Amino acid sequence: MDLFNSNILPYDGEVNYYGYIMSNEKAHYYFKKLLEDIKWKNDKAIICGKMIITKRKVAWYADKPFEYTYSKTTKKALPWTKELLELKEIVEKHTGETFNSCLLNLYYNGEEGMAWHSDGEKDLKKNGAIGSLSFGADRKFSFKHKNTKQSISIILEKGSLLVMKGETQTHWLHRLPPSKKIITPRINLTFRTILK
Ligand SMILES: O=C(O)CCC(=O)C(=O)O
Ligand SMILES: [Fe+2]
Repeated sequence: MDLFNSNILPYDGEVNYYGYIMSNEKAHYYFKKLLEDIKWKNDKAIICGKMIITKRKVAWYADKPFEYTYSKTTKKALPWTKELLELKEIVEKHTGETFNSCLLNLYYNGEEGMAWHSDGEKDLKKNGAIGSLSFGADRKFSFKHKNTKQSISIILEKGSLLVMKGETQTHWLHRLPPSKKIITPRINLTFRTILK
């Protein structure tokens, strides 16, 4: 477990940014492997009562073929790949937490992002840690407190790990803002614990 990381949130939750936890070469290797091997699909979401197909691609892997409801659509998990299991182990070692599932996002360029939300779905373990690994383009990531509206942003670098835990999802929203300057893809993996 790492001793040197501190909470980037001022109150009401805990978010630790570890920075890069693997070499550039390793991060590049995993980026290519994930791009090729993961069964990427366009995401369906229900937003303001309308079914939309996102440009962003997603995939969902887990210990068992869990069903998981996200943005009001239900998906069934695929079995772990070799690389995902390696990455899960790396994240578990760094955080001292365990995870049984992973949601993956592929953003083709900076026009694609993710709107304000919190990861508080009922299938998720309450206050469970979420370990977020990033590959490819460096992107800004922001938090906004639900009541005070205070916001905090950081850059998620390739090969980096961010962990959200405690009451973070209850009190804070997060998003991946779009950016016209980003013209290369990014892959993000969020390791989670699903109850079932
Ligand atoms: O791409 C990211 O860094 C964030 C993804 C995210 O917030 C999510 O999948 O819930
Ligand atoms: Fe999220």
